[in-house]
Amino acid sequence: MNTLDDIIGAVRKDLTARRRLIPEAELSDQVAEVGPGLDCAALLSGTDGLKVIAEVKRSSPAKGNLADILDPGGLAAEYEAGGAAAISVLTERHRFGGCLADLDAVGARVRVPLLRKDFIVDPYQLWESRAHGADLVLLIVAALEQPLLAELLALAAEIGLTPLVEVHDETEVKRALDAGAWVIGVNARDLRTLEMDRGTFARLAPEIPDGVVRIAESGIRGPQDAADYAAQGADAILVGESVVTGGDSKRAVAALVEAGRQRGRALR
Ligand SMILES: O=P(O)(O)OC[C@@H](O)[C@@H](O)c1c[nH]c2ccccc12
Repeated sequence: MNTLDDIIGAVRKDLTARRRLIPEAELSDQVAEVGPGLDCAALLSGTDGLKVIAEVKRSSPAKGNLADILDPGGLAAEYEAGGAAAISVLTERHRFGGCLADLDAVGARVRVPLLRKDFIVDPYQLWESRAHGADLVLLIVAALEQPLLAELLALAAEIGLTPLVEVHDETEVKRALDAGAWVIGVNARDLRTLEMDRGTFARLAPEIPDGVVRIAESGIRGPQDAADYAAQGADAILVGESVVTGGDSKRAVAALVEAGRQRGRALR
């Protein structure tokens, strides 16, 4: 069994337990009360400079423990002060050390859009995401059969969530587009093998039509990588490890934003 299957098995178990505590109907009532989230595609477009999505990430299967993060809301506020266009919150528990309470804590502190980063395999998780204040949700193509991908994408849009559809190869790009994706994340890390290939974005970007928001994900070490992705046509980058481990998270985010801005200027 590969890492992705392994993670999803655990996610499904947790999901069964949560569904028993809070039925889906209750969540959909809450969603009706909170209303739709922010419309994120325009906010993440890179036409006025590369956007940075900074992630609250405690650990990962690839790297183990990264940071303790006792105050996720405080960390997110630093990201926002550094110029992050959105905050990603990993809510998966077993491998990433996150939880939905982190999403609540972050939502209480920032105004920028929130991405719920998890392994979404069931409509229940979409209702839950919006009820906890998410504006965006991650849909991982490798984790979903095509009909379910299309169903989740449509439901997300219906309840006011922007789906960020994650791909890792050409076939997955095609599947994302067929399902109707308008925001696509290219993950440099293969979630099955955990191997990193920083050439993935440059290879897949030409397959993603103009008008679709292109996000480069994973393995961004600092300003040079940000500038490179901006030059390759990324609208936004999604960064975890290098902004949680450096000590000064606000500064780390600001340096990425600045690098993306300069590269954008050089191209014009
Ligand atoms: O910590 P990094 O290498 O900067 O990566 C962040 C983010 O891209 C990564 O956390 C990620 C991308 N896709 C995912 C899917 C599930 C869990 C995590 C991820």
